[in-house]
Amino acid sequence: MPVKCAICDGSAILKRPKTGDALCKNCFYYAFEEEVHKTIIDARLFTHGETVAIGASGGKDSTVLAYVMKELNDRYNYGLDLVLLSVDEGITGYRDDSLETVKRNQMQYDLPLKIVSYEELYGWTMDAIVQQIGLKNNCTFCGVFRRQALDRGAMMLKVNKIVTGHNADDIAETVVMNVLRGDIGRLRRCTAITTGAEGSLPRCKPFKYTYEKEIVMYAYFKKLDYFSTECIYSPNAYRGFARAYIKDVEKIRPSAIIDIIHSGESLSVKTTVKMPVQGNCERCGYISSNAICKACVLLEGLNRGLPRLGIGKTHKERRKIEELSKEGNVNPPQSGAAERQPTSIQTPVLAMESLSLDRRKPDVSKLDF
Ligand SMILES: Nc1ncnc2c1ncn2[C@@H]1O[C@H](COP(=O)(O)OP(=O)(O)OP(=O)(O)O)[C@@H](O)[C@H]1O
Repeated sequence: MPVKCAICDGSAILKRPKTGDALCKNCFYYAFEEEVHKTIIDARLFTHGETVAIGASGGKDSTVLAYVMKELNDRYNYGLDLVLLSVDEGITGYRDDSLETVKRNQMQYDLPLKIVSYEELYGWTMDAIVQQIGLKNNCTFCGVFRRQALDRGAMMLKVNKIVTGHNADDIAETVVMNVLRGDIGRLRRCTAITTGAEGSLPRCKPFKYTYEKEIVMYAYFKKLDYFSTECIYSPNAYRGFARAYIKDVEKIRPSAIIDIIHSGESLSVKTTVKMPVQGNCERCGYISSNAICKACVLLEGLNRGLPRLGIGKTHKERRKIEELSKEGNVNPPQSGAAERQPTSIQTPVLAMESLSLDRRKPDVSKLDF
């Protein structure tokens, strides 16, 4: 006997991973979109008249985000000017192809698109960086540079906010990773729906409570045009373990993802725990909890032929680069430095993104519908 939709009594065609409800396609779309709308409203993410950059990688999360943001903006008259912002990391055979998807999305959704590249901002592509550092630590470079590149692109566009497609699975993984690392500073911040609000450019995650499986379902049934190949340089094993662990727990406790997020949100940190103090990088002016930001440390290493300079123990690497700076033994600013912001301009740095590098290709065939 055909299963009935729990909302409209029509024929159900899927079982929602988040609630277990059997739904028809249209009721699923409605439930999915309304939950994102509720998240946006409850957290007061936007103000009428703002310009919002959607971090668009061409992948499923940001493609669905762009589609849903446009839909909700029209339906509920948010009054936002939406723009797609892509970072070209310079990964041949991966990002060049996914950017083609973003360019098609630009036409399909009729949104402006801005692309910034590592090459123009830093003088290095990820292909060139991987040649120097190898596969093992390349995600560190990519994550740090991408976070800053998104900020820099957003500043060029003069937007008020950035939204990214980080979903509930990403956030739960980050909570687990931070618990396992004992990284209390990041643990405290990683469940925030908006980060960087204290600076000039807040970042928001409208999919904070949205399950990745449901994003894949939504993209699949809506036949959205997205790019689903895994990054060729993404051996982020640590996140992979957290992900596998959560998937295992989910088998016996389906609410595990939301439970982990709620646990992270409810933690209170002892006042005696030393938290990083946000300031600005002495070199480039971007927000940093150290005298010299991680992006500058990594870039300095690359430009000196010491690519491992920024990898490993933070205090050692910074001491080394501070010594080099004191000696006046510092490289000139890199390409793109001219448009870097003065120290008075604050740019948010989001801890979570640097940990959010390893996305596995979703496999629609394994979904429960
Ligand atoms: N190259 C990029 N350009 C612009 N935004 C990006 C880029 N890479 C990642 N982002 C933003 O950061 C979010 C999380 O990125 P992550 O690398 O974890 O990819 P993901 O979970 O596979 O997301 P997606 O499916 O959108 O690629 C993306 O949803 C997107 O909003």
